[in-house]
Amino acid sequence: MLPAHQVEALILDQTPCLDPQQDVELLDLLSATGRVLAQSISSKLDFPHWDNSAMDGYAVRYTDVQSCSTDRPVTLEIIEEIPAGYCPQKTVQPGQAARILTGSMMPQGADTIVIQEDTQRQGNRVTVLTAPTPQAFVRHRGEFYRAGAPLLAAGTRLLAPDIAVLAAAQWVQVLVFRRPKVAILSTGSELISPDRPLQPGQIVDSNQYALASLVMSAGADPILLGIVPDDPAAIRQAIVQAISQADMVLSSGGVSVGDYDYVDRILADLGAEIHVRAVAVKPGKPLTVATFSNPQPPTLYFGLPGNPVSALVSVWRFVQPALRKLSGLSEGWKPTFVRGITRHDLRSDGKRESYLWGRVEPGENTYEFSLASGSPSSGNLINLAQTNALAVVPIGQTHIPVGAPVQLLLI
Ligand SMILES: Nc1nc2c(c(=O)[nH]1)N[C@H]1C(S)=C(S)[C@@H](COP(=O)(O)OP(=O)(O)OC[C@H]3O[C@@H](n4cnc5c(N)ncnc54)[C@H](O)[C@@H]3O)O[C@H]1N2
Ligand code: MOO
Ligand SMILES: [Mg+2]
Repeated sequence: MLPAHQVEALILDQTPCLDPQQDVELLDLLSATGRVLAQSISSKLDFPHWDNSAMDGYAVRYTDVQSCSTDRPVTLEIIEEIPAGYCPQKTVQPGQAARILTGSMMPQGADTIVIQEDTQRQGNRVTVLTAPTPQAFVRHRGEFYRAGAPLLAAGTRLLAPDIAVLAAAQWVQVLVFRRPKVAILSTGSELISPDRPLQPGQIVDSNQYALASLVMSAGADPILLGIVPDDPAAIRQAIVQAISQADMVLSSGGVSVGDYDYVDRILADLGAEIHVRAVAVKPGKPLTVATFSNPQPPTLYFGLPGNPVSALVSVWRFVQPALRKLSGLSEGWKPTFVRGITRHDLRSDGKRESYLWGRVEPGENTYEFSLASGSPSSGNLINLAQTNALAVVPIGQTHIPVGAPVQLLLI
């Protein structure tokens, strides 16, 4: 049994990245939301594109108003009104000002904005009552970004702010990585799909749904290969089909030591290199990680434990980082651990790193973790609902008392 951190490193080491030349597609900007950029982006535009006003007020020459005050106000002639979208036609001369609105272009001659709260207006004249600082409230051309500089790097996931940046830079289509394809199969002769009547001894195949849902939330495309009975020939056929279609394969069940746990043997028969068979974590001890090096790049195979909670914990801890790397992200692959405190006693046998599921909420000073109520069994999917974090009890530790610090895996 390997420790979790070693398995995490080994998996990331074995995970290929989608090819930035071949595994790409050109998408309209909105369709690119959530996708990973496959090209680096820059703009021919400066940001701001021209000097403009950050406030509603008057564009003035600083030297005209630098020593004014309520006792010594300065009155200027308003020569033009500059609303947004209008290109100023006149130059502000000494003794003059232009009425200007937020975001509008600065007129020639002016270098400073006086906000309207510091003025009094009478017809086409404005009296300035408070001296501004030099260049106050002027947003200068190129202050935010200079044309030609890098704007967004390849390997970035495009979220709303990035889409806004691309739109502003007039990129209406962008090259993104295609979604990774992840084949999912459930092994187990006891399994039926949720729409079938349940007979004694049968179990609903919830893993297929859980895994597909996680794969989709990670921005990948699940390929649902359904239920495969505990029959070596059927499992072999399903695995062959899976590796021919997908970048990554997730199977659940059949990876422990039982008489019908065939997955490892079949992987070995098919020529896969098996890197991991078990991890010192609870739940999720039986975990098979293998690679098929033909075709190239290698297809990563995860044989997840069948127990529903174990399968999900394995995905959160080990599969999601690999999916992030595979998808073309240039960084941020690793799971997110934060420190918090626990609102409940956390217990473990100390033999494996334990992941206890529950909910984390922001407290006054730190994250606060509460255990899910109900039986904490790896076969109990029911109290996993609404889980958003796993509390970690390290190997060798059997108890983390209420109020004590704890490491939390955010999921
Ligand atoms: N003698 C030992 N027995 C077991 C060990 C061990 O070390 N020695 N490890 C246990 C641990 S830990 C786990 S976890 C499980 C993992 O078993 P498998 O991966 O072989 O999974 P199965 O035996 O096929 O099924 C286990 C359990 O999960 C249910 N299951 C399976 N697939 C699904 C699915 N798609 N949806 C919902 N539920 C599923 C299945 O019905 C079983 O109840 O092994 C322990 N045993
Ligand atoms: O490791 Mo198993 O996943 O404890 O139930
Ligand atoms: Mg088994």
